[in-house]
Amino acid sequence: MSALLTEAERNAVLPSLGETGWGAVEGKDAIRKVWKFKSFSEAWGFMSRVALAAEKMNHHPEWSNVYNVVDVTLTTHSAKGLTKLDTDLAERMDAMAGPAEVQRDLDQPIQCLCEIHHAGKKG
Ligand SMILES: C[C@H](O)[C@H](O)[C@H]1CNC2=NC(N)=NC(=O)C2=N1
Repeated sequence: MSALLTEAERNAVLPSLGETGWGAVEGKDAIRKVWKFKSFSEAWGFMSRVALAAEKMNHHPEWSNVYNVVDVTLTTHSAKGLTKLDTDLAERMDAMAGPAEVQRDLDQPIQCLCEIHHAGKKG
């Protein structure tokens, strides 16, 4: 079983993940990132690539998808917190996401392209 990251390991790896848009999750030892792709097809392509990698690692993201948005939380359930598996998967996801937009302010509402397109249209 993978062990929880030590303070030193966190200090070594989390700042660079933070720069790419991974953020802390309140009340949970986990990291979260929200990607906004140009289309559902790009979002699903990313999720497909990640799913194959996750299955090979036997380490799986908590995630949701709304049209072009993919919202990911990484934590290790067996360890009840962050382990090297999470930071390794985070780095692999960053490499697989390509140049997609990242929503850095996770306190702001997360709007998919369809919400933006349909805003203002009534009925
Ligand atoms: C049975 C299986 O090996 C385990 O449940 C794996 C699967 N994927 C997992 N993924 C994550 N994120 N945490 C786990 O503890 C975990 N455990």
